[in-house]
Amino acid sequence: MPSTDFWEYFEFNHVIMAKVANGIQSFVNLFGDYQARNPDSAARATSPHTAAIVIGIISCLALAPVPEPSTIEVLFGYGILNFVYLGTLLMVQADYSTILEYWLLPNLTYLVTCTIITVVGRLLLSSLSTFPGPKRAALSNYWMATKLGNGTFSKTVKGLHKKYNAAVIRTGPNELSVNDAEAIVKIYGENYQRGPFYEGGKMRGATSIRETRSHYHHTIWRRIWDAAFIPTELKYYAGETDIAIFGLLKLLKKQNGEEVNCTKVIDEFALDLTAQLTFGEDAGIQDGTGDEDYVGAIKRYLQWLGFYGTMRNLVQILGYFRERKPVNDFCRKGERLLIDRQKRGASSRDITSHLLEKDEETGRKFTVPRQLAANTHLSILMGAATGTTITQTLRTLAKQKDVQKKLQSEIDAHVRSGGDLSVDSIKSLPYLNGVINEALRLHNPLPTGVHVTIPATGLDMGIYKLPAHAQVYIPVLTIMTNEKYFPQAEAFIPERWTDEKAELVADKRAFIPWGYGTHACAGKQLALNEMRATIARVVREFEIELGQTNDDKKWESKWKDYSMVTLGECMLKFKSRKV
Ligand code: HEM
Repeated sequence: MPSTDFWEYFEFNHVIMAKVANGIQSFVNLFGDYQARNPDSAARATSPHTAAIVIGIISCLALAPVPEPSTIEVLFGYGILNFVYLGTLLMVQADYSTILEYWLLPNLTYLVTCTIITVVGRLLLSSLSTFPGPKRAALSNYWMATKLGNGTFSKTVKGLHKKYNAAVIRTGPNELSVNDAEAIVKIYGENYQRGPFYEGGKMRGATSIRETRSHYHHTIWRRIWDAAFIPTELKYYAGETDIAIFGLLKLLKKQNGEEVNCTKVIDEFALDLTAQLTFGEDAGIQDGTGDEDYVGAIKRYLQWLGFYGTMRNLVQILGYFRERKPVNDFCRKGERLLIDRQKRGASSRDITSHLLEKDEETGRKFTVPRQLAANTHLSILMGAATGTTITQTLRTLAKQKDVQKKLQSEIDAHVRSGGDLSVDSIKSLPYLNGVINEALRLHNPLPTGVHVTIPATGLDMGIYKLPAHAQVYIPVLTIMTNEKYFPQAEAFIPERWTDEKAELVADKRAFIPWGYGTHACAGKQLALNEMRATIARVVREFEIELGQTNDDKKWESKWKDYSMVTLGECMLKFKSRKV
């Protein structure tokens, strides 16, 4: 049994502790006498379990109005109170049966009480319980984490909107998915705070511009990022992009019309190109001089992020331990490129040269190395997103020969009339843009949706009201395949974006491939340039066909949405065209 010296060692106030100890001792004695005199009913009424239940109810009521209770603070408070209580019991020389009776079992009662109140609160009393959705989702974020962890989230949400036939469904204890174009401007146009969903995206303790929940930081960082995409810089990147595309065409020609795994080829091409644009030097993936596991590390990181990133409480606790392997592996690879880049100093012209600059208005910059690194990692991830969109477009063209032919005709005619295939020259080709818009609509690389927090006043949408502090998002895949906004929504019809079938875009507000509002994609123009140039040049050079081992079922099952899409094998043939 610890003595009072034990407490002095921890610099506790001995006198106060002794008084608390006396108090508990009297309570124990009193309770003992009481039990002796009233062995039956009274003992139940004043048992430590009753106290635990009362404390459980009080603590749940006290926490209920707090919008985002910090896991660490809650656990810390609970731990400290328990520590003091147990210590005091030990000081009054309580024996083990008393400790069991007055500490361990009441603690269990307390936890069971809190669990019951939480379950009842989430299922029946929450302001979100009027919205339909799976009960398991309402109970815990674990449901959402498993769906994001196994890459089926956006498709599941789409299925649920259909199943419940509802614009708003509940996908978490405090999460709502809103399949309503009317809501886009209201939710994303008001600069509401980003949801806690983004806390999981921290990389080695640092956030990139996409994950920061601070308006202050975002405004400064966004100005720094935007400077990387001014027209002169985009023109420079276009030149670098052309060089990379020529490399890709050479590689595809070498295959001589044989089947290739397009996902691998384009993933590697996109990573090399993105590293070139981000760090001024490619990642050496295609020529085998770089880290051959980099593409794999990106996929493993995204899968990790899908599950753990969604469990905010777990992420907050994990933050106190060594960083997880998938995060470390991914970050280290980018950091190596960043260190090389910094050694080259001002001689390199790339996105990082802008990220190293000061914000002109405030004079602030990314001073913390990990903050700079987190932002360059974002650039790499977004480059990978562009790659998956290109792969999915090429696959669609292989499947829809009529679309491929029509696109080839447009590009051939453009070249015949003296046009070249540079980014500037092709940017207004209507059918090419139609193809890319359809790819972004049906095969968006970020299909989940951007989470924001509804303010304390709630948000009245007329037929429904979004409750205060709820985390809401527009489900990108669901809304962009909603028949109400895009008739024949599941079909890939580029003509809906041209004059030919303009009636197939019933409400353009629902087209949100780049997000909306202050956090909308900063690299949109760069991504569009990359996609247009790659698709146009590949289609001009090759007939694209499905490979003999193409397997649609396998493709579908390997399509994963870990909040960013990763793809399985895509077996295609690229046969040189005679033009
Ligand atoms: C097809 C390709 C791409 C698509 C569909 C896309 C889409 C998006 C979307 C939807 C967002 C908002 C995400 C959110 O709020 O959570 C976003 C943010 C962002 N994107 Fe892209 N993106 C693409 C490519 C790129 C590229 C190539 C870059 C260049 C580095 C880039 C840079 C960024 C940045 C910096 C942000 C954060 C903006 C902010 O938080 O203010 N993106 N992107």
